[in-house]
Amino acid sequence: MSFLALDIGNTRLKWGLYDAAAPGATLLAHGAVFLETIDQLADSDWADLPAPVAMLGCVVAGDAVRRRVEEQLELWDLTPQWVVPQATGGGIINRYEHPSRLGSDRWVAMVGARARLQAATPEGQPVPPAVVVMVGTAVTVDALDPSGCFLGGLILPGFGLMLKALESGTAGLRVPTGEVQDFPTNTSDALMSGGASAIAGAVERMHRQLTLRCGVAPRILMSGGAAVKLAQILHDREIEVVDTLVFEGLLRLARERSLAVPI
Ligand SMILES: Nc1ncnc2c1ncn2[C@@H]1O[C@H](COP(=O)(O)OP(=O)(O)O)[C@@H](O)[C@H]1O
Ligand SMILES: CC(C)(COP(=O)(O)O)[C@@H](O)C(=O)NCCC(=O)O
Ligand SMILES: [K+]
Repeated sequence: MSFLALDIGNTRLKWGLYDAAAPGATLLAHGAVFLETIDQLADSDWADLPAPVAMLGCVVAGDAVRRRVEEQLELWDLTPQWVVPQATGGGIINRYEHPSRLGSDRWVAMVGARARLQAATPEGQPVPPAVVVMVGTAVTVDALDPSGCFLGGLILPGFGLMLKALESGTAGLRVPTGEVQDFPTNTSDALMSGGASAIAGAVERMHRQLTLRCGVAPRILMSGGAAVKLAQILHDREIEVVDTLVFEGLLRLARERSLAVPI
């Protein structure tokens, strides 16, 4: 009797099968597939899974992709449910001008971050502010204050998109993938380090802004396929890389919706 959490980004679909639809549930199985192969999920990765009785997902890859995934979900007897960001919910107050236009993955990651920080804060102590960073196809850098209010956030291109833009707009930047270096001495390393510095700069700047706003230094929680590339250059600040941040948000929201799963 299990619960399926789905996070569909613009590059990959991430799935996690849990033994219950509530925070603290045990991850039984998980995987990630590129969007090109989602039509095979029911015949491949999902074919031999114990059948989930409920699912909740976030999708930012468009309606066509969502429908293709719903076809794969017909493998099981469940109703697909998808998160739409609200003005309040999941322990978050959403200050976006149009709350539902916030990317559902950003919203869910913040719900997960807030749940994690609340769980780690002793009774009666203030929950710390947080910068929530998602490093996927795009990069998002979102600010949560100590009351759980999402103040706003940044969107910038991810590594792949930055490199693609530079490659397509120049004659001399078509080079193999490089490494992040402090003082790059070849084109490949210069490109990779430039991208990493752009993202790290956005994180550091948001960290500074939020410290000024709240008067206390925020925690930095980071997730997404390319988070590891960044963690290495942000080492002087305390970064927590949490691979399951979106799944944790989905578990919290699933409990709120009472997607009851017998254990
Ligand atoms: N197997 C891989 N090989 C190379 N890069 C990867 C791989 N998996 C993830 N990445 C990096 O992570 C990004 C995708 O991360 P992900 O969090 O799945 O993004 P999204 O949520 O936008 O689909 C890619 O753009 C790439 O930079
Ligand atoms: C910013 C995003 C493109 C990130 O997508 P991802 O990198 O996870 O594929 C996505 O969250 C999105 O489409 N957001 C909607 C616009 C907004 O959040 O303002
Ligand atoms: K994502």
